[in-house]
Amino acid sequence: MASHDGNTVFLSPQEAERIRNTVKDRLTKCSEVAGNVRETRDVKGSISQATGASLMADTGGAQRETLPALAVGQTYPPCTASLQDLQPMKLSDLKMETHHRGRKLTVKRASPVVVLSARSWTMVQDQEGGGDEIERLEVCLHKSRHGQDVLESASVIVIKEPYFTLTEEGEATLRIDHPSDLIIYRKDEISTETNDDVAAVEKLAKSCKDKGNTALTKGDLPLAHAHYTNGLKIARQDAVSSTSPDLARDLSRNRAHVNLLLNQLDEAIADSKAALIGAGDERSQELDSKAYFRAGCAAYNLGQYDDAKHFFEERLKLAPGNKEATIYLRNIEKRLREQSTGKYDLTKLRTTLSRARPRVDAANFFTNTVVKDSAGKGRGLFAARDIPAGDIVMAEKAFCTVWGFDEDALTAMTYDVRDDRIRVSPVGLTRSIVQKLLSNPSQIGKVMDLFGDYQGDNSGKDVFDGCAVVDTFRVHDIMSRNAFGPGSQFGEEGGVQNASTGLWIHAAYINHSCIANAKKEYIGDLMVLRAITPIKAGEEIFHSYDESSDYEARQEALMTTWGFECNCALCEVEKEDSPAVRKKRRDLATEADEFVEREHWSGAKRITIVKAQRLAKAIEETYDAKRYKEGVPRLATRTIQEWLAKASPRK
Ligand SMILES: C[S@@+](CC[C@H](N)C(=O)[O-])C[C@H]1O[C@@H](n2cnc3c(N)ncnc32)[C@H](O)[C@@H]1O
Repeated sequence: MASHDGNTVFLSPQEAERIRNTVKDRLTKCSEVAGNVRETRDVKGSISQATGASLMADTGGAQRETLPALAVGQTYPPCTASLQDLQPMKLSDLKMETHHRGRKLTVKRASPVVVLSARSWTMVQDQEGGGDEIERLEVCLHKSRHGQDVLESASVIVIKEPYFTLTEEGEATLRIDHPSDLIIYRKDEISTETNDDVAAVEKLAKSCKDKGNTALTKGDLPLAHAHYTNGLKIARQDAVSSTSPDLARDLSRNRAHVNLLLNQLDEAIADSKAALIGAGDERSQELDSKAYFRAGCAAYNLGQYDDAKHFFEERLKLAPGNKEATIYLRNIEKRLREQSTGKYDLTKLRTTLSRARPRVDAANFFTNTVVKDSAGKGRGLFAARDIPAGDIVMAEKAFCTVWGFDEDALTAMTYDVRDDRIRVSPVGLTRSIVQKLLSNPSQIGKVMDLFGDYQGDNSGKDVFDGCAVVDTFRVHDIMSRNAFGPGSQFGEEGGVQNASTGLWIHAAYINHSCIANAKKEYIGDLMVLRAITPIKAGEEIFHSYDESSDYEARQEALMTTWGFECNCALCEVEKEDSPAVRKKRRDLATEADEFVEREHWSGAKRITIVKAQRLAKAIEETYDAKRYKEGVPRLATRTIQEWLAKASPRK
């Protein structure tokens, strides 16, 4: 197991080798068995194996991982076929190391679930007539949805285009990487049988609504959603919708409420609109005003302030003087102002923050900037007008953040088979982004447009057969090249394992330069980027991805985390320094760091200040003035100069 300290994870060469070998051995075994017939498992033995492992996991036994190791880079696309176009198969049809394209497997859970930090697994049997066969099913990373373990909550499981492979220990397993490949049905969910008797069908839809309401009262939101969805499928059939149109509207209105609570905002808006009656009687107006309110809240949470304004205005028309709508409309005016002017009350925003409320209520401000191609760097962000130093270049609320103290936080050692590198990855962020996209398919395109090494099949479609499909591997790669850390704002403990991370989509277009013209700060999940030099219209905006003053350390970080070699003016000059000069500078910079840590600037004695001045001079002297011209920063002097500026401000 890796140990960690501060921002570094120490992996002994043996541990790194072990991780590499485990992954490589698995790949070799997989290729050896590819296409082989599956070996039958002993039913009783398999169930008792899973039961034992589940007990061990529950009691925090041997299987609990603190920093799990995951292999990445073995990509394959998610299933995009509709369920009815897939041909059924049985466990006995499975072939080793095979993606069963065009097939679907319907199974039921046959054992307790073994819940581990990065995955869950259980034993499954064919749903129909499958008493003799049993197989292992593993869900990697995306093992929970809406706070429930998907395998634990499932009774019947449909696996689209099942992938049958080996675990790292060499055991055969069905493996789910893309959550959209897994469809689960819970025991208490009723099926939508077809029936020609309209009255009977209507009764069925009503019972779905009642069951949904009961589940909602009990706080089981996913079950309430499933019941309303079943009810809607029936109530939207022509025979029912022509005789009882209000049934579908009621179901939609109720589902809109559940969707809002589940943060499924796209569907909350669609449901609210579908619930509108548009009649003039008092009851209809009351119901419509409710629907408009739900649509307004969902649009507001999506940052669609113009739409939200429309929905709340409609609510006010139907319910004049409504307090909630009035407050929302007042807030929308503020958001629209922030969006167009970039003027924020940052002091006030800061006062609203706490661990319990780490996100701010603020709009994005993008109008100063535009995304364009940047020679040799893919795309970049450019100034759309002159921006004076100190002004806000852009401000953006995170698309997704995972705070170090969140339950969703999960850090793993990832070994990427493509570049043979082991990294520490905030895989909890990938998981949260995927969940958010599945819940809000309208956002998929924006995230998938970001830069990532793996491009997937790029079909351009995100919703297939009414279901959102998200390629987990693409999201992982996008997260790796675009995520930033909002710092430890809420007293999070130090260390990479507890680091907070997030994705800011517009800011993700900003390229790196060691001589940056903009600097970011965070207020909760709001990233505020300010110009640190005047930026002319048309100029590219840069911030620094890594601020190490040491050339080698910076290049290594930029290559490992971001996959490029920086050739900004500073790197070009630093590259020419001799190894001896670089070493001397590095040693002096370390001395400066230690000095600053040891000596507080306030009340510093004259002799201490003189020491600092000498240290600053010694670092300065490692820079050749002929080559380090005006405008090329001497990064190693920064720490000590900042100390000196505070300790002797008159100097
Ligand atoms: C956060 S994204 C920036 C936007 C990206 N250029 C795009 O086309 O979407 C980070 C990626 O941009 C590229 N990049 C950023 N700064 C660069 C630089 N100074 N030189 C070369 N590539 C750079 C690298 O591929 C890096 O992994």
